[in-house]
Amino acid sequence: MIEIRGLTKKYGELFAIKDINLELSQGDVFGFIGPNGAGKTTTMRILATLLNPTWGEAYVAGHSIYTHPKEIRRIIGYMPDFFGVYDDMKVIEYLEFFAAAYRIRGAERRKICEGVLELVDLTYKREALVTSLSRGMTQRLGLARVLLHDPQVLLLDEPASGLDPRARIDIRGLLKELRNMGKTIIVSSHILPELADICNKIGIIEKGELIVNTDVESVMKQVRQQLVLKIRVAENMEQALETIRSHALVESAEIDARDITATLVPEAEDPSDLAATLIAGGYRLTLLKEDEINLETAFMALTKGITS
Ligand SMILES: Nc1ncnc2c1ncn2[C@@H]1O[C@H](COP(=O)(O)OP(=O)(O)OP(=O)(O)O)[C@@H](O)[C@H]1O
Repeated sequence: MIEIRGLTKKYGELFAIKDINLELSQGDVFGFIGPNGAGKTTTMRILATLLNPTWGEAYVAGHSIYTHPKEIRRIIGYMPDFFGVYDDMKVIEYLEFFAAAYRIRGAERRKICEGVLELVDLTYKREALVTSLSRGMTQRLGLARVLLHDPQVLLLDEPASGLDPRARIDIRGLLKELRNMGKTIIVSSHILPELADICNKIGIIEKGELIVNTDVESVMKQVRQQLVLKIRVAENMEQALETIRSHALVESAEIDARDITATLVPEAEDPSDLAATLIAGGYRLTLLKEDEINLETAFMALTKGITS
């Protein structure tokens, strides 16, 4: 659905992006991660046919950005990181205005506008002025706007930036819904954890270069080669720690607040024998689970020595 080859954009001597290569299939959700100024917006604007590259190729659904920009615009929905809303316009009027720009007419226009409002959960704000919306609501309205013509490909530039945690979760939920609808999505962020659970592919861009471009599982594997467990017992924590440490499956263990964190030996895949040993030892085991991967650490590990 998206193919990028050797894409490069220079501003004078500065490489805004340099030799980017990327292939995405239909239904892929690509998390495009990088700090400010890394080149995310530049890449998206080129794909949206709003900016010409200095050299390189890019195709959306087989259409070249050079020769078929109109066809591309019909099948993409591009949500920039900042977009203006018109004063004195109600939410529904705003959507109808853009639907008209897409030449959607009459009863169909009304039906589509109501449909996207419903999808982004803003039906209750249909008569509100767009300027009265919170940032989170404005972002959802922006998403509604890019969905009006039912695009197959979505280019979303930092849709969750500047939002509070609640609103971020709302946006994530919405992205999951769009993913389930089979859309191909490129979504950028400067934070990896924000995207990891909605994307199947991850790209990390730094100073214009795509330094990591892989699927989410590989990201996780690269970061976590050993199983780490969180274990909690109702009493005798110190004693339990010793039992855990002496188990053949365990490489190291330590007390971490209320829990014991145990790193298993690299070949260990199944911790059930450790659980059985603890129970047989008379400990009341209240928790034993795989430790969640700290994605901030993942990001640092993946980009070690490359990012500044
Ligand atoms: N019109 C321009 N003229 C000169 N330099 C530019 C221009 N647009 C972007 N750049 C530079 O290109 C680089 C990449 O910018 P870009 O906006 O693509 O980054 P980004 O990853 O989207 O960052 P942000 O998260 O801040 O939006 C930056 O160094 C930026 O200063």
